[in-house]
Amino acid sequence: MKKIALVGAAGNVGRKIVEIINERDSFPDVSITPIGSMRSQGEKIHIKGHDLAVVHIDTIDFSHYDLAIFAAGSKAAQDYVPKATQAGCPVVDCSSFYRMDPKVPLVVPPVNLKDVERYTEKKIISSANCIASPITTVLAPLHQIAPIDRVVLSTYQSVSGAGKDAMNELMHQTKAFYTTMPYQRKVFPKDIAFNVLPMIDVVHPNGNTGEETKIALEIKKVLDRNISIAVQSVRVPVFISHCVSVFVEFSGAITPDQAKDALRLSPHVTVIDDMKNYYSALDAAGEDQVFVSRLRYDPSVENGLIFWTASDNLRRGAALDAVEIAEHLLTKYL
Ligand SMILES: NC(=O)C1=CN([C@@H]2O[C@H](COP(=O)(O)OP(=O)(O)OC[C@H]3O[C@@H](n4cnc5c(N)ncnc54)[C@H](OP(=O)(O)O)[C@@H]3O)[C@@H](O)[C@H]2O)C=CC1
Ligand SMILES: N[C@@H](CC(=O)OP(=O)(O)O)C(=O)O
Repeated sequence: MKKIALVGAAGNVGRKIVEIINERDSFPDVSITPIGSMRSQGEKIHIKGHDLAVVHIDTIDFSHYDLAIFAAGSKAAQDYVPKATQAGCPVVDCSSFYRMDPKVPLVVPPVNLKDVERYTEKKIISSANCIASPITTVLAPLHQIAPIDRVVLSTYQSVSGAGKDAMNELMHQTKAFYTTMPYQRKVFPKDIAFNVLPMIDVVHPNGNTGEETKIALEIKKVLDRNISIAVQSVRVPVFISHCVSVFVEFSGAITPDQAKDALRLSPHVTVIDDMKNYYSALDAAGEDQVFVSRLRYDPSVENGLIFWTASDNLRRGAALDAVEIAEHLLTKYL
């Protein structure tokens, strides 16, 4: 029986990984160890019919595992992924820490699952950011029928993207607003309840944030380095699902109907035809698809389209990507 170490099992993405494994009955002959820090040590996680206690990472000998999935953030990835790989255990990492390393494949399963085969170089595979993954998923079929020159993205990112503490902050701040209970901000620099924050992550000297920079670089790495990309990332008071306004300029003519037909061929995308209807953040929550609506011509450029996407950020671009990569790696290579 193969063994998987799941690091960050009690976090937002870790719990979603477990939910998806239970739903899909992934890894039938595999045992899974939930792993965390001191904070979640001993917490029970229900995996494949058993309540398993979270084990402290410092007690783990990775040489006893066939695969590790890390959903624990960049710091834990920096500190512990090398311990796993040096012990011979390949890693699927959900953090941004290794994504731009040329020796690490950055995999968005609907687009470049075959790149998993390159895991041998460093024994690490990175999964992509929760905007980069769904946007690459919808751009890839379009890029095949009409090469893309430029993309402009305005994101509407839910608080679950910032982890479970951020979800608690939105919930408690919302309650405090109505009850006049005092509430101390911990995660976001300004109130997130009833507000919209046009900055996610640290700001670089060029004015772009870390989040905006990651999104652009990751889409280029997976899809095509020649595409020009501009991003504005915004945090909104929504618990789950990230939405994006997408403006795409193509090198040649493409009609909205051609674009919709190309997207319909993807099993990972759902497109709506009715121009009076749309998909909201809540419509996408709990779903595996990337939902596309309001697809139309951009009247301001020669070959442009505008559309709206909604996707569950804890699934596509996080837990679902990690599970699909792990399934592929285990069945084909381990
Ligand atoms: N949320 C999203 O939309 C997306 C998230 N990701 C990535 O997924 C990862 C997890 O994010 P998310 O689940 O939202 O974050 P959370 O804060 O909700 O969870 C993080 C988890 O990691 C564990 N952890 C942190 N540090 C350590 C450590 N040193 N050793 C062991 N366990 C540790 C925590 O355990 P404990 O509770 O014990 O502290 C916690 O269970 C991040 O790398 C993030 O970048 C990627 C794409 C999208
Ligand atoms: N930063 C994203 C979520 C995330 O964790 O992204 P990354 O894996 O690229 O750090 C958000 O806040 O919505």
